[in-house]
Amino acid sequence: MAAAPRTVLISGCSSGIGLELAVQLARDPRQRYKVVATMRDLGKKGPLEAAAGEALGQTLTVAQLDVCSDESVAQCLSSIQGEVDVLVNNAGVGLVGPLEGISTAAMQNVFDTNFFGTVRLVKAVLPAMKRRRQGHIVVVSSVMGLQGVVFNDIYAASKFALEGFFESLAIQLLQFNIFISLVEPGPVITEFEGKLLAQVSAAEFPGTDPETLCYFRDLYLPASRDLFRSVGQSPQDVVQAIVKVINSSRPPLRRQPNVRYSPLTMLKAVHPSGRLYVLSSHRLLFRWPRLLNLGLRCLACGCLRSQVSPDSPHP
Ligand SMILES: NC(=O)C1=CN([C@@H]2O[C@H](COP(=O)(O)OP(=O)(O)OC[C@H]3O[C@@H](n4cnc5c(N)ncnc54)[C@H](OP(=O)(O)O)[C@@H]3O)[C@@H](O)[C@H]2O)C=CC1
Ligand SMILES: CC1=C(/C=C/C(C)=C/C=C/C(C)=C/C=O)C(C)(C)CCC1
Repeated sequence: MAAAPRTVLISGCSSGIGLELAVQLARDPRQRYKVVATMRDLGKKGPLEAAAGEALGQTLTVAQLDVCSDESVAQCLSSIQGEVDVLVNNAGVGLVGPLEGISTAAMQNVFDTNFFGTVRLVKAVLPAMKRRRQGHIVVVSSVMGLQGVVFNDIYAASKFALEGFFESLAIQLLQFNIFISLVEPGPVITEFEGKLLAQVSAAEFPGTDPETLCYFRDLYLPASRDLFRSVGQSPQDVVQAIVKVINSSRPPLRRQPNVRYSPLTMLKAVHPSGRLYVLSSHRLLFRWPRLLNLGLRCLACGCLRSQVSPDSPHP
């Protein structure tokens, strides 16, 4: 007899990875999932519903959920029939630019969404998962949860915070048969990059000195654009990795879906002092832009691909 479908709650399904994941799970030919696809603004549900097609109302329901609001989280969870088996914390926002020109309110918004939004949702589902001694919490983290990237100080800090939080929680939760999986994508071609560029073009970064502004606009932004073009993944690629994690009998604590990006994360992994990664990032961006360009082309063609697979199982 086929197992009962698992209820999967996903945050941030109005676009990108969340939308793609909700649709793929809901359209599973074996109907293994009941998807609760959530978003903070239901006015944006059109693309999700169109992509879901016949799954809408069958294996997929759409619900309002703002991860920054206790009331919204409580209301959403109370509207769900049955229990959440798998929680996917996907909702997130980016922030890029010179630190001196970014307001504290903008920084707090990133932490409220990426970190406290996730913590809020986890706190709300945890009691039922513990009672049932069953559950899986998946988190869309980032390569920036593993290593800092110039001019992404606050965003990277929010993802590092998630990594520390969930690595700590994973130990306790094993005792309750609840698994944690941090999925760490590199650049993904979604609305994420466009939203960042829109933020940047509207921002003046007051209080930032001209030299720093020039590094940001003339060195970082073109390098970042080239990186998205050379090793950017489709949301479908990331979703494939998430689905694999969800279906694993021993879910991994960490999974990096982008092997073409892994030479960059290896720079930190092979030299725990951090010196190799910081120095080479600095040299590539500030001193050897031509080498950076060549390196990105090599990453794109796969000739620098690391043979090390970060896809190892839980302890
Ligand atoms: N794209 C990339 O290069 C990478 C992205 N990531 C991570 O992937 C995740 C998904 O991003 P991606 O699909 O790329 O980008 P999108 O911008 O397409 O999707 C982000 C989603 O998060 C939602 N969201 C933002 N704030 C809230 C909130 N307060 N409550 C509920 N939902 C919210 C957005 O909703 P709304 O439409 O209302 O704003 C949107 O649905 C994020 O956590 C991001 O950090 C990780 C690595 C790389
Ligand atoms: C590492 C690195 C760079 C940029 C990396 C970027 C821009 C990564 C973006 C990752 C994203 C978008 C993650 C989202 O969560 C530079 C500046 C090219 C210099 C060389 C080293």
